[in-house]
Amino acid sequence: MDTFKRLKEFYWPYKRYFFISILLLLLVTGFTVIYPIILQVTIDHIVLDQQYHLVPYVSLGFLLITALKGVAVYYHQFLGELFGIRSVYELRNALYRKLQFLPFRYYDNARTGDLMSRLTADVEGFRFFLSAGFAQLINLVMLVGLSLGIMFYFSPSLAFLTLGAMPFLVITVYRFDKKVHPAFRNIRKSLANMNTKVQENISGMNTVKSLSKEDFEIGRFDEKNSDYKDKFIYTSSIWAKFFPVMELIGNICVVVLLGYGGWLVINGQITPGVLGAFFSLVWYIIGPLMGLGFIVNMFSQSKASGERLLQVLDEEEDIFDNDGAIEVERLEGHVQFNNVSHRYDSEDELALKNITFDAPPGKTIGLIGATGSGKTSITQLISRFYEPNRGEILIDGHPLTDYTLKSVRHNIGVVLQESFLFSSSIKDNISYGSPEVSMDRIIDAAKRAQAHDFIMDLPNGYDTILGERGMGLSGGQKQRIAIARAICIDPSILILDDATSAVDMETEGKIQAAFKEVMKGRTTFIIAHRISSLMHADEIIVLDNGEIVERGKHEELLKNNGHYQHIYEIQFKDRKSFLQEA
Ligand SMILES: Nc1ncnc2c1ncn2[C@@H]1O[C@H](COP(=O)(O)OP(=O)(O)OP(=O)(O)O)[C@@H](O)[C@H]1O
Repeated sequence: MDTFKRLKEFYWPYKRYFFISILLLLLVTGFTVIYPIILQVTIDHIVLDQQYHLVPYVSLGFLLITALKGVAVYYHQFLGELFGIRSVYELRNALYRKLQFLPFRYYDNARTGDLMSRLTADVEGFRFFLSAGFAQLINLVMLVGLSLGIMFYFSPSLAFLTLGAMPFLVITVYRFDKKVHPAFRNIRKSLANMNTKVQENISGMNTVKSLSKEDFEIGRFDEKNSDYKDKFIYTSSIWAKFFPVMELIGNICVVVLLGYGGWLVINGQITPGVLGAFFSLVWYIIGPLMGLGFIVNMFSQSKASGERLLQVLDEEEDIFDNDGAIEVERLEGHVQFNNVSHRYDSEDELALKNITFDAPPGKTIGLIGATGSGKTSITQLISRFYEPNRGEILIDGHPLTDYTLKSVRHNIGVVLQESFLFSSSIKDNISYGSPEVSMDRIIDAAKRAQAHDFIMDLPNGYDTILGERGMGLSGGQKQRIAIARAICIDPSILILDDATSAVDMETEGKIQAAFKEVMKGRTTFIIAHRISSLMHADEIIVLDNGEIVERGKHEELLKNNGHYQHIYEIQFKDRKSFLQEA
């Protein structure tokens, strides 16, 4: 119950829908148990007493009750659904909001498929119980309780006999539930696995196709699909047994009832009408009990879903605005690292060790080093995606944590090796970081990013809708849209993380020209493997294994006989003449 209590803030504001719906359910149950009473009256007082002139009245009464019951059922169901859907509307928004603010640390280990299924299947599981589960539980208690009450009123001995069948029914339900519950859980797990497989396959379609692994992928999917099919068939076979068994027990109960009840009628201890009413009432007990397994199952599934949702909601947002953090419209862009060390949670080794540098406003810093040497980690600390374990990061002379996250991130433009484009228009992609900018500024940014000409060649120009992940554009074109996006927010700090490594030399030339334009007046960090991308930087920092091993200008570093010179030799051995011309 703790799970439901902790999620109360989402459904309690809508409690009025729930309570009205339950009130109407009381009416529905009341109307339902009136039927057998009408039956008893009809048999005993109209048929046996030959009062046939009462038939129209009873029929009208019966019709009226049916109509009233119909109206009550409608509102009960509608309000129940309203209660569920309104509650999970808030819940879904809260989860999505949480996902936006969870730190990168969380996403390092999260699986997309799993998160997707929490936001969809688990929310739905929880809603289902709110909408129908609670009500069914209450309905069960009321219908069984009222039916038994009427039975005892009519004939205690016959009611006791009916009660005698209950343990068999309950044991069957219990045994069934023990089997079917894990079977359902396995179906859910298998479905989640299959979804993850499909999602991964679509995301990695490039790799699949380029390595001709289509058949291999079809085989792997078939495994998951077969697993789902087998689990489903197994569960269906349990389900298929349940209803006949329950019906058999019910019918045995009815036969015994008929035998003993008939004997009571013959002896004049009960009327034939009472026996008729008992036949209806006994199914009002067996019916809900048959559904008990389903309700218990639904309850435990919904509890499990609620727990999975709480896991996301309870996740710590460890990077947030400190008390009194200042909001700054525009930073100067002076970045300083003082003895900064950083280790990722999942790693034993430090990713950065005692990093110190000073990047004055408007200067360009080049970061170079082998893969895994810590280049990206430095820029991720500047954006405050992670907090360093030791040392101090200052922006414009103040600790990074003195500013609001928005102030910092609004002032940093990032262009990655593979920038993400949304499946919306080019215009919206460019203005994503600053949606309020005018069309003129969007066009200006695109021109400066050398993207305007190719955008105008597209069928709908700036209104062209991109496919998922920017499909339909070349790597270089996507990159230039990402540069335009960075220009649009007019950042004081610019991070270019391996931004030209995925394009050919000609496109690199165009992108470099775009960068020159963007970098003017901004503190820029260029991460690159190619020396040509950062040789003009004001300071080049050479990293190795998380440490700064060399620093200086291109010409100075070439004389050091160290790492940088070594990289240079490898990259430029055959192109020295070309460089001299440049
Ligand atoms: N999110 C993360 N979680 C755990 N470890 C990480 C994470 N990101 C980076 N690392 C580790 O930190 C170290 C530095 O990685 P980083 O990405 O900063 O290197 P890099 O120089 O930018 O590499 P590359 O040139 O390949 O992009 C590596 O050992 C890497 O495995």
